[in-house]
Amino acid sequence: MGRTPLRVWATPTLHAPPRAAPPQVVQRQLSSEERVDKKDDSPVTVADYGAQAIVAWSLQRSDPSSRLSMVAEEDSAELSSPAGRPMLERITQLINSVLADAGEAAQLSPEEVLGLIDLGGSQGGPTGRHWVLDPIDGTRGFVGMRQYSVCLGMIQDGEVVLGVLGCPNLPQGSVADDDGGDGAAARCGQEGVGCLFSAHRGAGAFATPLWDDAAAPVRIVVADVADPGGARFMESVESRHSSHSTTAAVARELGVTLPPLRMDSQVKYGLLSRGCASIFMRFPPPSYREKIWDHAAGFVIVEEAGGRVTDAGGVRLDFSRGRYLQLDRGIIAAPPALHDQLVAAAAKVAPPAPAAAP
Ligand SMILES: Nc1ncnc2c1ncn2[C@@H]1O[C@H](COP(=O)(O)O)[C@@H](O)[C@H]1OP(=O)(O)O
Ligand SMILES: [Mg+2]
Repeated sequence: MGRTPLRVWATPTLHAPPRAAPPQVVQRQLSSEERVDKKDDSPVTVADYGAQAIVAWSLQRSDPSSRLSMVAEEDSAELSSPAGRPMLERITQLINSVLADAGEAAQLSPEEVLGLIDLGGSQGGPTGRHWVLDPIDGTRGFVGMRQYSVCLGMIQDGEVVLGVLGCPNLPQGSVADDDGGDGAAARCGQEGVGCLFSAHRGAGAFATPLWDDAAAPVRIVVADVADPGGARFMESVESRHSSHSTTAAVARELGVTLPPLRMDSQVKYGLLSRGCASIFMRFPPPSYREKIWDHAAGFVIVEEAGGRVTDAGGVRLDFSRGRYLQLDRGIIAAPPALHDQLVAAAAKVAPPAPAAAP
């Protein structure tokens, strides 16, 4: 993938002196002025805004002749008011230090940063090309010194055709039970931590160490597990994001005996694609609407690794309907041999709500 700004943003201090502002530095030193709580009570930080602006800058530069359509999580509303000015200036400073560290001559003004963030306001849709970005997926994990990922997908005529997941805190080898917890942050920047997953539709899924430009991508495939007794399932750390009691009931019904692996963000899709676990389940509160940037990159990577990603009713996710997914209950991802069994178990313990009377 070369030395893209996305990779530069994720470069850890251990391998490159901290002239730039990689996310580990931002994550470790995050002050209360560098995060705010959005209207939906979820946190957003200087890293979310900074990563969105720098990816937009990079995409725009890669194809200046075409109009960029980007469906991304953040907008500039919080930063545009006088109260948001100090945070905007801090974000601009971080971006400019990343650009300088990457050898780029460009330096951005705060107003240019606002414009770049707002490039993410596209509605997507069934035709044309749309980039889909979650600049920091799992912001609660980021703030809590756990896992998070930078997630970029590309939709072409309603189909996700490209996906990249940058996972700066994820070990490249096996992942133990405590890797989603506080232990992950203690290891970030260490040898063997930091993964980049990628997939191009029809060309397979690959993993590579995040900050080793010379490393060849390695093809990854989902685990060849058909027996639920040997399957490990993954879910959110945050029970407010996905019901732990529902996933436990589905796992019991299926005959899964291993305890869950709890991880923040789309790193779960990366781990599934790499065969580190065999099942991903997500059952958000019924009122929650899933956004396409929270799943697009992981979706194509899992499919290209040989897995299936559907809603709880077994219907393949559809990214052609704008900024939101329309789902039956939740999301289930697994190798084909387990997937049908999972959908059947979910139908038993978490059946769809009866249709409202006319
Ligand atoms: N109330 C909620 N219910 C379900 N998911 C949520 C809720 N609030 C935020 N999320 C999203 O859950 C995702 C993280 O999932 P996980 O807990 O598995 O890591 C994030 O994309 C996060 O959005 P955001 O990107 O705004 O932080
Ligand atoms: Mg997200």
